[in-house]
Amino acid sequence: MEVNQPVSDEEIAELVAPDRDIAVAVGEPLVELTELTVQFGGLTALDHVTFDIKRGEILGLIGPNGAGKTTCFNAMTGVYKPSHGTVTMEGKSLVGKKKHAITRAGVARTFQNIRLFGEMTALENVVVGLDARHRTSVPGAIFRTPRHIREERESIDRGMALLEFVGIADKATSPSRSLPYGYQRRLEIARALATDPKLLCLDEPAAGFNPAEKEELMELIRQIRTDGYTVLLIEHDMKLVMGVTDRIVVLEFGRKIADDIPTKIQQDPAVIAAYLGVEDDDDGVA
Ligand SMILES: Nc1ncnc2c1ncn2[C@@H]1O[C@H](COP(=O)(O)OP(=O)(O)OP(=O)(O)O)[C@@H](O)[C@H]1O
Repeated sequence: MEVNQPVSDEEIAELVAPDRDIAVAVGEPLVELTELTVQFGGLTALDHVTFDIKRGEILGLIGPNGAGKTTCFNAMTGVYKPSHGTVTMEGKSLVGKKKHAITRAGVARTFQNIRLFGEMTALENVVVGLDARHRTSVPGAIFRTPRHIREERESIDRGMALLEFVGIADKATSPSRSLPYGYQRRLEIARALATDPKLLCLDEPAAGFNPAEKEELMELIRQIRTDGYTVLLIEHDMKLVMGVTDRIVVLEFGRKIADDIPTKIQQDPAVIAAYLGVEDDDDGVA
């Protein structure tokens, strides 16, 4: 793959977030979950959970282990079908849609366990995400029509801009499995952004990070929001969650127990009680 480095910050911003209102103010609800319920046999993993995600905000989704956070992501992204309730994006239902239709509707996610194509280079991993948006037919690709060549060029330019944006452009041509762990996490974010989502869901993106890497990640998440994306963040590290989110929804045993700004969440008796007895420092609310 021939690689062109974007030249300026403005060029990178335009390639990363085309046709996007940069720095949108927190606004009307983008995604609404109403009475969302997911059951596994006799276990109710998510129990009539209702909250919204507002356009332009960074919303934290927290709770002790097993509270239902990942189940909530999975129900939103088409992995699980809820047994009750609705999920809408800009008023349209996401329930029952296939995963690729949900991606097209504008929801992208990363996973707790990194899922990259290990043999592919970092750039190729991102270009795979970009290709989902292209319109070239198979004959177009085989005969290398002008449209195919143009789209391929655009993919590489935008892929490089995304790698630049997450800070790993220097590793564009390295196989993803050879990248340091922190780079792989950033690459996952770049690949999710490649689908041009309205909502980016990050599932424990700081897992395994040292304090310096966590600081850098906070900066990246803020930058992602500044570029006009809405972010839903599951994260156990309370310093990170409190430092980067606008609002936090707290789950316990599948139920929503709080929904407020970070400073209020820290003092909420129900939230403090939910975390009492949790030994891992990272899980403490304070
Ligand atoms: N596929 C599944 N089949 C059966 N039970 C499941 C499944 N996925 C999750 N659960 C159960 O649902 C509950 C909620 O799990 P979930 O993974 O959503 O919690 P979580 O808040 O993301 O936890 P953690 O912080 O540990 O990742 C748990 O009791 C879990 O064991």
